[in-house]
Amino acid sequence: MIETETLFAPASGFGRAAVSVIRVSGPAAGHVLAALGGTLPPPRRLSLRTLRDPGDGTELDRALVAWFPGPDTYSGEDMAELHLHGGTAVRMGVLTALARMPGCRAAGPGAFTRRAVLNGRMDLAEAEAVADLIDAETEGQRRQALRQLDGALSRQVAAWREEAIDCLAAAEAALDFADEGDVDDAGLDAALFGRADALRQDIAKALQDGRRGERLREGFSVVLAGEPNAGKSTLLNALSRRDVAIVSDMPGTTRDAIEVRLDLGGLPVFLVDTAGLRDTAEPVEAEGIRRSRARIGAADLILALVPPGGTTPDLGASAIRTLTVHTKADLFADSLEPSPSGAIAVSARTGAGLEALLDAIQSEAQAGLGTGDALVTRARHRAALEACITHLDRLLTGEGALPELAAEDLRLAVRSLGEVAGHVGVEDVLDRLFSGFCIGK
Ligand SMILES: Nc1nc2c(c(=O)[nH]1)N(C=O)[C@@H](CNc1ccc(C(=O)N[C@@H](CCC(=O)O)C(=O)O)cc1)CN2
Ligand SMILES: Nc1nc2c(ncn2[C@@H]2O[C@H](COP(=O)(O)OP(=O)(O)OP(=O)(O)O)[C@@H](O)[C@H]2O)c(=O)[nH]1
Ligand SMILES: [Mg+2]
Repeated sequence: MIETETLFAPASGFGRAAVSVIRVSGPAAGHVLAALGGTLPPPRRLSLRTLRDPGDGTELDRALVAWFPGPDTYSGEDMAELHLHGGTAVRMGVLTALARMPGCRAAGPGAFTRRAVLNGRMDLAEAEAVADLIDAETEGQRRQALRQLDGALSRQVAAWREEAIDCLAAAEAALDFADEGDVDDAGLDAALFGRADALRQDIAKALQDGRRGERLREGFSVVLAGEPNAGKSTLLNALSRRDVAIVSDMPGTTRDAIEVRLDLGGLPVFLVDTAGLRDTAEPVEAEGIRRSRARIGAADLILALVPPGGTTPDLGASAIRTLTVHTKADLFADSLEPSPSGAIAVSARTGAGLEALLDAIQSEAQAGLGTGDALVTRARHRAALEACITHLDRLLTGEGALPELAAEDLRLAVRSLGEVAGHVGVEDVLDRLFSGFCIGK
């Protein structure tokens, strides 16, 4: 894959900072660096250069620059890095100079990683891991992304694909013998079906993971539900130690669902404050309550808040894990006593019970997200592996059917497995993946 355009982009964000990195990738990267810095520095060593606009010789910055000759680079192309002083004018001056250089173009989101994939430096699953690593907000998410970047998923799927290809080769060999008319392929069939069945079971086992890889990426959602004035917004603020939600003694204060993200022992948890549940004729509040019910229905855990003298919210018939939380415990001296129902009593005012509640949420998140390392981290991987199982199932239930059909089922199984690493359909997935990527990655 030889690209003619040279891409450049800020790699360290757009704000004010001590240092700001601009990356350049493509055939003109070396030329660009020499044109800005006077001479090309030795490969892969940060070197100090005065950068000048090649157009008019204006001094732009005194910067550290690095030269990475391809193909052993992140993108697989010639690359350069400019480590500038992190001000807006410096960055804009250099970006403007780059934009004027022949063959250079500003990179879109994920463009460097896209080239890395197209140049075979990493596969699609590893590129997804780069995106996940950048988005990782907790230790659990980081560990999972690093494992995938290291090829854990890619290697396992490659091994399955090898096995499927071997089975396919055996099926095709049987086909050739069948053409020659001297077949006794019953023995080969049994061996082939045995292998396909073992492969199917292996893949199915990896999929029986409670979706914990996907869930660790998405986060564990905890929805605060209760009647108006139950103390939901106050509790959200207290648990997150931030003043995010408006609190008032007027019932019906909260309308929009408000989310805060927490890191509980390395697990990503987001708390969602919702509008208090009641019958109302007020259309805006009614819309808020409709949204509350939608968030409650999609929750991993519901906190059912009950104020002193209040009632448990009507959550309908729900299979979602629910913890009952008695709020405003400071109003009743004895309400911090452990309640027989296992409910937790808290006071946002005094802070009593908050640690116990956070511990309870963390245990629920741990149970919900499961322990152990998941292989599958996206719905895309799951869909491809499930499709593979479907093709293997067709093969396995069609025992005794024509060898042509067996070979076709195996071909489709191989194809589905190839989707995970991007052997097939890579461009479509790249477009979707990189639309959510950072500029400069
Ligand atoms: N300044 C800077 N920091 C960075 C990056 C970068 O591109 N530039 N990275 C960008 O994401 C990450 C590091 N990842 C990288 C992965 C591979 C190569 C690379 O040049 N690989 C070559 C040579 C490997 C070697 O020196 O042993 C190769 O794989 O052939 C560079 C960075 C995070 N930090
Ligand atoms: N004494 C005491 N008052 C509290 C406590 N938590 C909340 N309140 C008060 O209860 C009232 C309602 O609190 P909010 O947090 O706005 O209640 P809400 O459940 O979000 O109400 P809606 O948004 O209307 O559904 C406010 O006046 C709070 O100050 C608490 O722990 N102790
Ligand atoms: Mg509220």
